[in-house]
Amino acid sequence: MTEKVAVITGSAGGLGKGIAERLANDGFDIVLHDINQDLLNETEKEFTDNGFKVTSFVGDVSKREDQFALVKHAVDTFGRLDVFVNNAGVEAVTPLMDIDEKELSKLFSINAFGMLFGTQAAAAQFIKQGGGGKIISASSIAGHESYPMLGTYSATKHVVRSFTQTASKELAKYKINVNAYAPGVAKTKMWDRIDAEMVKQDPSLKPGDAFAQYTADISLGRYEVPTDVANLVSFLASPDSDYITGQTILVDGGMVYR
Ligand SMILES: NC(=O)c1ccc[n+]([C@@H]2O[C@H](COP(=O)([O-])OP(=O)(O)OC[C@H]3O[C@@H](n4cnc5c(N)ncnc54)[C@H](O)[C@@H]3O)[C@@H](O)[C@H]2O)c1
Ligand SMILES: CC(=O)[C@H](C)O
Repeated sequence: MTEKVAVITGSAGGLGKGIAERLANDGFDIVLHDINQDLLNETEKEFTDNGFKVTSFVGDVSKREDQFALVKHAVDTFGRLDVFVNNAGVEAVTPLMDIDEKELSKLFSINAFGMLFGTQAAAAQFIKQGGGGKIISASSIAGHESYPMLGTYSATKHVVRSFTQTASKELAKYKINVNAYAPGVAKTKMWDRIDAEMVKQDPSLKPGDAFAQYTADISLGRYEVPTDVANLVSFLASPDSDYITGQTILVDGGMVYR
């Protein structure tokens, strides 16, 4: 097989790192990317020590020029691009009545604009190469159903689902598949922060309670781990998903039923 190249944004830690590990094991050359340079350096070293073909790039997904520079770095390093994963995202925990311009601007810039800019940068390269490609983005259960205290975050994850549909329709003629993954509740730094913030906002909660409440009714009886998400992304990055486009696929152990 000719070597294939995958870019994963926000892959210094959390779900992005799990996705990058899985795609590396699937045989992809990997472009790690994050805004956190120190963590990115550590993760790149780990990948190199594991014998993976890897490079890394520091950038901010909310900056359009950074996303195009990221794709250029991938192509300059490995010669081509096959898969682009819009994984980076941030959260906010705020009662609806307290949501302000600063929060809206930050979350929409990173989660929504960032996903669009990554999609544009990847699609431009795929069109230039002429052989199609796969764009895969992080939505959430919150992109199918909105949650209290997570209003801005949920709105941005609905945007991911919307742009996924539009992009899939516009880019199909170039053989570009555009899909999204919608995880449930995974124990990453993001949920550590959500739990801490929910505890701050509700004095009746103690640390761990919000996470416990959110995970209590998962049908499959456990919280999510990065490999659960990576298994789906691996499939969406593979030829087995060539006839799937425009979908935002739930991978939540049975939380939201659509
Ligand atoms: N953890 C969950 O339960 C869960 C559930 C559903 C969806 N998601 C989504 O999955 C994705 C990954 O979540 P996670 O839990 O691994 O989060 P995380 O906070 O653990 O990791 C996110 C990574 O993205 C990086 N990042 C943040 N802002 C960035 C920016 N502007 N540019 C580049 N990199 C940036 C961070 O430095 C970090 O390394 C996010 O889009 C999140 O919304 C997570
Ligand atoms: C963080 C996230 O997307 C869900 C709500 O767990």
